[in-house]
Amino acid sequence: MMTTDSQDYIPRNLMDHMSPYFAKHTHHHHHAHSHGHHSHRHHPHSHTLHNPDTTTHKGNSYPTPTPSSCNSGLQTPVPRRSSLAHTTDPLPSSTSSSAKSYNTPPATPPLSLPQTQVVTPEPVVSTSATTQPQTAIGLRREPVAWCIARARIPTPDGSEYFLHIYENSQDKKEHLAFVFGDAIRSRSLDKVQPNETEMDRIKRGAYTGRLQPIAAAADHSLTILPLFQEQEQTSTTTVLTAAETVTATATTVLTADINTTSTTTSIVQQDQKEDTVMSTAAPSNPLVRIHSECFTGEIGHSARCDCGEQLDEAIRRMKEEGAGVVVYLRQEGRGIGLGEKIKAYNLQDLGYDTVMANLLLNHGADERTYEVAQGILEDLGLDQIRLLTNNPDKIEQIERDSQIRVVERMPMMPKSWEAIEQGIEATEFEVKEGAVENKIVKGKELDRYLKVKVERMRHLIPIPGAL
Ligand SMILES: Nc1nc2c(ncn2[C@@H]2O[C@H](COP(=O)(O)OP(=O)(O)OP(=O)(O)O)[C@@H](O)[C@H]2O)c(=O)[nH]1
Repeated sequence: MMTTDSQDYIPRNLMDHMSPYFAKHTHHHHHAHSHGHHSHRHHPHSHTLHNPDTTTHKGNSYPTPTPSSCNSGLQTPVPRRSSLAHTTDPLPSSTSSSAKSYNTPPATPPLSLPQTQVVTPEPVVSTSATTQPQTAIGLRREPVAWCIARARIPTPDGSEYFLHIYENSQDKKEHLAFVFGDAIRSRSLDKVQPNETEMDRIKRGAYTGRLQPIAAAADHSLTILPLFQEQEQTSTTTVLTAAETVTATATTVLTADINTTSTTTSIVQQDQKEDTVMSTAAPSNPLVRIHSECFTGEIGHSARCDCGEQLDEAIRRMKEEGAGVVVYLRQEGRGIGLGEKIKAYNLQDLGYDTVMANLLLNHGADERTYEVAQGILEDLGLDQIRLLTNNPDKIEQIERDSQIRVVERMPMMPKSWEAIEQGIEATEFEVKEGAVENKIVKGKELDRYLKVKVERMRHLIPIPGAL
């Protein structure tokens, strides 16, 4: 333990307030879980503080934010802790088949089934030549993440993507996938659930092509709905044609062994240009961004970080390529949550860097995990990806215990740093679509944040010479 001799940096009255706060959190509840189910895999050093300049925060002996204390941990591994510790419920045993709420893969019961009849699909085993069975190298046997719904999202430039909503076996959050291009399909979504009607599938988004308005909807007529709720338990595998659809669906129950992509085209109208055969082969080496939620950077116009800019840029590039996936993980604040990140910002205003602020709040520097992201990528049939990231830790974690391989890392250079490198003012930098109020995020606080990520979190971008 090292105490600093320059505590006067912080006003005395502030310290009086802060010390008990830090002391109170010395035995933060997350500690209790940190050696739990998953932490041994990802965070062997959870409690080890390697940086000699950092110290614990009992009483008044916490470090003073001097430039040296912020920078001396260059290339020093920083502690991380699993965000799974946030989960209050114990994880289900992998062999458990008890149908319990969010832990049960696709729990989207068909409309007229009794509530107790929850669907528990088997793990998806791909027949695609590009994907080996998951059991081949001792991987998980149960899906970690499954898509419960998907819908088309048109964007202002006329392009569109399909937003996929995922449930998972690890937490209760709705993680997302923005899927660009028609060729990337969710296996769990496409899988036919027992006794579901075509309307059930349409509501889930388990169709190909684009939906078209139907007459009953235009009339504001509700008559269509009872038709879909009424079901007959037949076992015929009726192939619907467009003309028959509306009347036929009332008594049609899709069975689990039909080829979904060829049968559910009734109300669904394929794009004219794709009239013939719809390719379902995933593009090779698609562009992928695994992005963690950042309310302040994405919604709040914050210039403390480049998160919003990174999300916009990832989306822009996928539109450009016509294919790709943004996996959007609800791991706000590198897994510590928005409330804690906001507290960290106050500490950062005192001079602590983004790593130190987390540690002072008794969190790991980065508490995120990527098993859900792995599950989503597996569900989308993507195992060879080009990953948009500067973060080597993300690459290591996404490949760990998985068939997923990052065949290429696509760097994400902050635009304000690109401007600096080009010797131009940030205001002159060519702003591509998506930038908040047509401005790129810039400023001293951003520079400092990005430098810390390079110096203490191993991020792989060059710091401009001018900084
Ligand atoms: N605790 C904390 N979290 C922050 C801060 N600034 C941004 N974040 C969070 O950091 C995360 C950024 O995640 P990503 O966009 O996936 O980026 P990354 O891991 O830095 O790596 P890249 O792939 O290179 O962008 C989000 O969850 C943000 O909410 C901060 O100062 N403190």
